[in-house]
Amino acid sequence: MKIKIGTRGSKLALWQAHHVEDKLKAAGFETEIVTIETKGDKILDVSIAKIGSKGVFTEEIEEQLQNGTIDIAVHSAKDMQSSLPEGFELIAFMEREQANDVIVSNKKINLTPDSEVLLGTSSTRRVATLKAHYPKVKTVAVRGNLQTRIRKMNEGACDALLLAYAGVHRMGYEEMISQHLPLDQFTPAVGQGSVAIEVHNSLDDDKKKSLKRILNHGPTASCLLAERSFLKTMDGGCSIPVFAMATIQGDALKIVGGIISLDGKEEIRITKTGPLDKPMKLGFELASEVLTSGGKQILDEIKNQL
Ligand SMILES: NCc1[nH]cc(CCC(=O)O)c1CC(=O)O
Repeated sequence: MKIKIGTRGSKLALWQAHHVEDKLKAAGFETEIVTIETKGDKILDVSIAKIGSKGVFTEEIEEQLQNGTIDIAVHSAKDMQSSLPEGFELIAFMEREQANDVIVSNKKINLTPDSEVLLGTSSTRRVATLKAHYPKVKTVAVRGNLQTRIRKMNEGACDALLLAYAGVHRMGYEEMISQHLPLDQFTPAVGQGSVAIEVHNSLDDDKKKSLKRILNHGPTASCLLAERSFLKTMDGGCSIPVFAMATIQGDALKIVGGIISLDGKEEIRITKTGPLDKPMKLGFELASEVLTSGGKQILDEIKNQL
């Protein structure tokens, strides 16, 4: 049986697609990788928050899932909206890498509360978190794939980049990491570090089952279901600085999540634990508690500002 794997064309996306391909080949499948360019890849001079439309990195890929020219799509789980369009689903979440953020630089940069460096990032979550903990740091939006961002940094656009460890690791740039940021300060975006497999519901059920068996990592999936349920209930969209990370503790699921105001001055952060077999309930309860503990006001303020 042949599986056609759709992916964006960036090096990180292709690494992820090849990672999927390796697993499928090892299980005896034939594979083909189909590269698809999305709106988000084409528009590089505008921040994602300003492009505004949902699915800037997924629309063109979902068209091909729907008409069957590809069987599955491979995405960074973090890039996936909490509600997919009708007919699409994520059938597998692959084993998560370390989920933390890192500082990447060609200088030796180690953030302290007095650091006055210029950091490249386009993430509202990272900017707000920097304002909270490193108030003298300045930020500049640096967009594009990892290679482009590193090139811009080397050309002097910034002193360092603030990135997800997972992508840096996958691209083999670990020697450029000058600092690992702690998870309890820079709690990652929902899904950070995991790769998600998307299908359209027209895909053959037997194919779906085998793909899930080969590609899904149960513990990661439990965590991601909790985080994504949290995100969905927060109803924020990708440019809102919400964060959540679930981990498995024995036979329980623990999730830390919340929201931070754009100026970094107010943060709601709550930890909850629940049974492993009810991840979505836990994510929903966390979001409800965050919203009623002041998160709703922060969220409404941000929506007015953006
Ligand atoms: N925002 C883009 C994006 N989507 C996924 C990753 C990294 C890989 C991952 O988290 O799985 C990145 C880059 C980054 O945030 O540094």
